[in-house]
Amino acid sequence: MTTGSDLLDLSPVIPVVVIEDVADAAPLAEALLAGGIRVIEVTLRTPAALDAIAAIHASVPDIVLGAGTVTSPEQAEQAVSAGSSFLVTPGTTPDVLDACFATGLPFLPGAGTVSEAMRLAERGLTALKFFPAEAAGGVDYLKSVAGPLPGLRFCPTGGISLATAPRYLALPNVGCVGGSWLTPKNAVAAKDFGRIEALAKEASTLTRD
Ligand SMILES: O=C(O)C(=O)C[C@H](O)[C@H](O)COP(=O)(O)O
Repeated sequence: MTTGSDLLDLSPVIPVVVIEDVADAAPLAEALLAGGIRVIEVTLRTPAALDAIAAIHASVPDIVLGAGTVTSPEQAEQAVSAGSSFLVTPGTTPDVLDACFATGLPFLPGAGTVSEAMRLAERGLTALKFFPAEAAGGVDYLKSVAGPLPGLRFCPTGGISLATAPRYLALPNVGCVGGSWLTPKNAVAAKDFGRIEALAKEASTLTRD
């Protein structure tokens, strides 16, 4: 896996995960893998996130491990040091973009408008996170941009569920979707990894057109 475009082809869904307790990190990643999802995006939203990435890196080597919610150059560097093999940003600033390029890792930069997507395409980036997908226009928006931006593919994220994912995955300019529905907050808090495995199993049966 060397490019952002490769990231879009790993799985129909990239699970977006919030980890509060580092002890949950490895079992959660194992549950996703057992359910057939071989990628995980750990959001850098909690104090435990970097340790969680390090724990998954150390004990679940078969999952493709990334960091999400990268909003500063420092976070990009820290995520790489912790063991991430890809990065995802919710939106893109010039400094964050430079830092992501400097890591040498594949990344999905966030874009929510046509102008943002065009600026990223100018930098040679053709695989983008579309965030916040539902709030920013959803399936209709992505259909509309396919004409003027034919070279771009997206990972829409934000407000997507098992029920709505197929409508996104049917679009030719969508490679995969992102979502937190595979790892609900209450299931993680209850350490209900069986439920997470079951949700991953359902998600892994989604197909791309
Ligand atoms: O943290 C980030 O970097 C984000 O961009 C936000 C996440 O992608 C969404 O919170 C996931 O969306 P939900 O599936 O609606 O929960």
